[in-house]
Order: sequence, then C-alpha cells, then structure tokens
Amino acid sequence: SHGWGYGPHNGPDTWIESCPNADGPRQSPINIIPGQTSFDPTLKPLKLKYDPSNSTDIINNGHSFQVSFLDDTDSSTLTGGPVTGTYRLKQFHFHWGASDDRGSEHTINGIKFPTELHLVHWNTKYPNFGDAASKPDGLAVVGVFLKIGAANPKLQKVIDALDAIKTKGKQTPFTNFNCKTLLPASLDYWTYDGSLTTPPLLESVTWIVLKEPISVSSAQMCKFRSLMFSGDGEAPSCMQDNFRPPQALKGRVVRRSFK
Ligand SMILES: COc1ccc(N2C[C@H](O)c3cc(S(N)(=O)=O)sc3S2(=O)=O)cc1
Ligand SMILES: [Zn+2]
Repeated sequence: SHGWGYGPHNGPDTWIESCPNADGPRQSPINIIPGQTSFDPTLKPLKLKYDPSNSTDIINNGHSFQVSFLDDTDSSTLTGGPVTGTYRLKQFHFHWGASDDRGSEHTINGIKFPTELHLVHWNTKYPNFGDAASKPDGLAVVGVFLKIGAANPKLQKVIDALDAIKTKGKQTPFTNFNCKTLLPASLDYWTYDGSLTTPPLLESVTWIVLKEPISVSSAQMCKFRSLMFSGDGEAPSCMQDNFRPPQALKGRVVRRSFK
C-alpha cells in the first residue's frame, strides 16, 4: 500500500507530493551550526518532570517505535526553557540509520549521530494533543543525540521490549518507565521554531535539542535495526534509515541556552 515512508518510492523527497508543508518556512530537522547560533541570556533552564507511572505501552507504528504516556494530568511535563506554560509528555520515539554513521535527524556541523531520541510534548493551553498539533506553539519536542559508546543500561528495558513489537502494528504494555534516565547530565540546549519531521510535517514544534549526547552501543543499535517497517504477511523490510535529512533554515535563528 502507498503511504509515506523512508524507501526510494515513498521517502522524504516524495513527501511534497501529498504534504505541501514539506517546503514550508519552518521545516525540521535542520543542521545546527553552533558558531552561527546566538546565546540568549533570557532563556530559562529547561524543567522536565517525568512520572514513571504514566508510561503505558510501546508500539511499532511502521515508521519507528514509540512509548506512549498517559497525558490526562500534569504529572509528566516540560516547563521553562524557551516555552511559556506547561507542555505534557505524550510519547517518545527514535530515528536511526542502517549503520552507525547515520541515523539522527538534526546534525551538528553536518555530523550525523547513529540515532536521535524525540520526547514529544503538547501545550496544555489547548484542549488536547490533536488540537495542539495544528498550532504554531502547540508542540515541544526535546531531541537527544545518542553516540556510540558503552552499552546504555537505561536503554535496556526499551531494547528488551522490541522483540514483542517486531512488525508494524504490534504493541505491548510498557509500564513504570522513567524517561529521566534517558537524559544527559546537562540540559544545555539549542532551540528553534520547526515542524514534525514526518508527515503531516505540521509547523507546530518548538524544538529543544540537547547539546550533550547519551551513549548507546553498536550491539544495542543492532536491536533497533531488527525491527520491521512491514507488518506480518507483508514483504519484509527492516526498520532503518527512518530519518528525514536536514531542511533549509529559511532565515530562522537558532538560539542557545549556554555561553
Ligand atoms: C494531528 O496530526 C498529527 C500530529 C502528530 C502526529 N504524530 C506522529 C508523527 O509521526 C510525529 C513525528 C514527530 S517528530 N519526529 O518528533 O517530529 S512527533 C509526531 S506525533 O506523535 O505528534 C501525527 C498526526
Ligand atoms: Zn521524531
């Protein structure tokens, strides 16, 4: 079946055909050139409060795998940083490559990381996620780079769940997960106005990209690559290279929270 994806016939360069946002003024991801960002002393420290009891399940949605959270209260929130108000955690997911030399969506001076974590939050000034997703200040996504190093024990619970969601549409309970364990020691960040990096490419995301990566081992990356884009009974296709390349900055300024 058609539908967008990351292959030669339905990948990022074809998305413009069904998604006019694709060449909009605030598309994501971008290449971050640290020397061209501007330190903004008025930026507040990022405040991330995550309640492990909010995690519900982990699902293979055919584009990535995502861990979903109960978002009916303010128990897992993003406040401070570049945003005003309270944003609730909805889900997190990753993007990765077919090999360790690529996989992240944002790049730093053109450098690609093997994978990038996205923690997706929505602005509680709107009644629900779906409504927020269509507003210019509706979503805030925290991006965390992962670099190859020692195996990351904090990822193991996620990795161990992947066997149960190998193919598209599979999901399994995933409770008591503390997202805080996936954050680096420093919450220094770059921020800019952007979009979802997948269709519908809505220009509703305040991006908050952390400067400090966390670690992941090559063996753990292999586990990500063992997932399938395809569903049971479909022609098998490995879930890898599920990243959109950097998009034009179009005059946007990237601010940083650190000197
Ligand atoms: C209302 O229409 C919709 C609004 C949002 C979504 N989502 C699915 C997207 O794949 C997607 C991509 C995100 S990323 N890579 O962090 O930029 S975040 C995100 S989502 O979970 O918000 C779907 C439909
Ligand atoms: Zn993402």
